[in-house]
Amino acid sequence: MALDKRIGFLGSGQMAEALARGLMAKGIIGGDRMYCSDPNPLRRELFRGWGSTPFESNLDVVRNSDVLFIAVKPQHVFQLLTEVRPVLHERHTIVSIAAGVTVDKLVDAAGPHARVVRVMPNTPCLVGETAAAMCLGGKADASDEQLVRQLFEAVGKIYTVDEKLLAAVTGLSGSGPAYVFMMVEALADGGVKAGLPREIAQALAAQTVLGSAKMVLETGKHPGALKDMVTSPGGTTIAGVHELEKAGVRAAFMSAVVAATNRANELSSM
Ligand SMILES: NC(=O)C1=CN([C@@H]2O[C@H](COP(=O)(O)OP(=O)(O)OC[C@H]3O[C@@H](n4cnc5c(N)ncnc54)[C@H](OP(=O)(O)O)[C@@H]3O)[C@@H](O)[C@H]2O)C=CC1
Ligand SMILES: O=C(O)[C@@H]1CCC=N1
Repeated sequence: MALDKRIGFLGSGQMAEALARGLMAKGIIGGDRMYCSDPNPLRRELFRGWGSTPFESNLDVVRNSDVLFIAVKPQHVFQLLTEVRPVLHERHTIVSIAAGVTVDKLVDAAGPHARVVRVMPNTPCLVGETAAAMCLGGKADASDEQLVRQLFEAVGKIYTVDEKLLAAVTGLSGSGPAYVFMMVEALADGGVKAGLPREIAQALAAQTVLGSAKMVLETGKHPGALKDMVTSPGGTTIAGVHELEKAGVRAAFMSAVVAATNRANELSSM
């Protein structure tokens, strides 16, 4: 169902594009109800191409919007919110997706009356399959939570968590698409090494990740049990699994999530 709100993107980079495209594809918002700003004219023109109105000034985006996505790099958030603070209004729901920027810092910059929701999404919102988590701050209430839930459920799944868990969410699902893309690329390379044409190898690798993820979600079974279903005694799979175990793949994935979580915590303390 289309949303009865105007959406503004402050910062129109990769994540703003993924969100905007995802929301438009689901019919939640038309380009004509979207506004954006970005110092890069190419980014503004991209948004204009969808019928939305780009502004050079962040203030104009705020004046024209009800929901404000703060989609600049973490180090630019404080300055941006301080700049737009004079034109913030109680109608605004401020949705910051910046990694590591705490609710306290957002409220400090936007003012004590600001309705702030901190969200950690990921790029698959582009295809309606984001994995996101949020927490509320400032004067945000259940209606803001409901609004943000409506937006993100249109493009995937969102959970409300304690703010202290958002760093781990960032390390797992915020950054996670990069790990999975690396895995798809590596699986495809393996297929090519084993003789498959690149196009078929990549399609098989991606479909295998998609199907396996769906099995985890739809059966509710433990991933270990699903792995065992694939692994015939003395068969092919256990030969491959043994190589992954020798290479320390599980530990590598765990370390990746923990390293990214630590980096998110570092960003919070900067
Ligand atoms: N990419 C991802 O997968 C995810 C990103 N995030 C978060 O989303 C935010 C954006 O990330 P991402 O889209 O990857 O980054 P990008 O660098 O692609 O986008 C940020 C955009 O904001 C522009 N910008 C810089 N300063 C301002 C300003 N004062 N006013 C308006 N626009 C400005 C930048 O322009 P310029 O480049 O010229 O500086 C750039 O185009 C980050 O805070 C990140 O932590 C969260 C989850 C996932
Ligand atoms: O790499 C980053 O910092 C951002 C946050 C999560 C995904 N991308």
